[in-house]
Amino acid sequence: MNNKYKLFIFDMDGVITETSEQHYQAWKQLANEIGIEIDRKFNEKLKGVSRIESLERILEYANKANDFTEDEKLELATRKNENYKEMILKFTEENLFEGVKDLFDELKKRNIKIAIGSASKNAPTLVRLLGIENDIDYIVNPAEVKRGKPAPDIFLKAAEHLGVDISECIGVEDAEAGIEAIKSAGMFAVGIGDSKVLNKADIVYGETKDIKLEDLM
Ligand SMILES: O=P(O)(O)OC[C@H]1O[C@@H](O)[C@H](O)[C@@H](O)[C@@H]1O
Ligand SMILES: [Mg+2]
Repeated sequence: MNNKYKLFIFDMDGVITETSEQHYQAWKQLANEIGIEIDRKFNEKLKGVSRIESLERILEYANKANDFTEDEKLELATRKNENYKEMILKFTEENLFEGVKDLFDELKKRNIKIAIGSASKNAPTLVRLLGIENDIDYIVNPAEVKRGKPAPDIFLKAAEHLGVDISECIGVEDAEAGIEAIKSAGMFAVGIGDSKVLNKADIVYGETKDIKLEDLM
């Protein structure tokens, strides 16, 4: 079979596993510690966004952007991450979304490469805990790219590293910022979630397990 696509770049949080609750709880606790209240609606604005940018958004939301030095902000972001790590260290293969392993197997059968294009610096740890290390050809290190999502850098880095042409790449994302990143990279964008929210995606499925390769090839 002649495949149109040679590389799938998957976002991690919300696409292959559910960590948004843990991110939310960790931010909520940190925010509480500095007298800020956040809710789930606001949390939507943090999805796909880097750790330090998430903190900036929380501080801006509470009109406290100028209350902390850069060093203090780093300390707050680190504190949130320690909290978050404690929660995800309990993750096992059971936390992998339904259908992901089958999808990976199908992609491998078709000789299509698999990359993780996550904004998370915890991606290598999660990939190991989820037991999919051997399925992944490359994990983008977000610290090695200039700009986070919605800039295209993370997706472009995966294509460049694996030597695949942009026109042969598919990105899979659950966040608005992520879909924007895939589209600005010039790639085909698969959205996971609500089609009204992810209206810039080329195709949207409710859940990762709903992806049908026949639709895409
Ligand atoms: O703090 P981490 O694990 O490096 O993650 C950075 C970002 O990674 C994204 O995948 C999450 O959707 C964001 O919520 C998170 O802030
Ligand atoms: Mg995500």
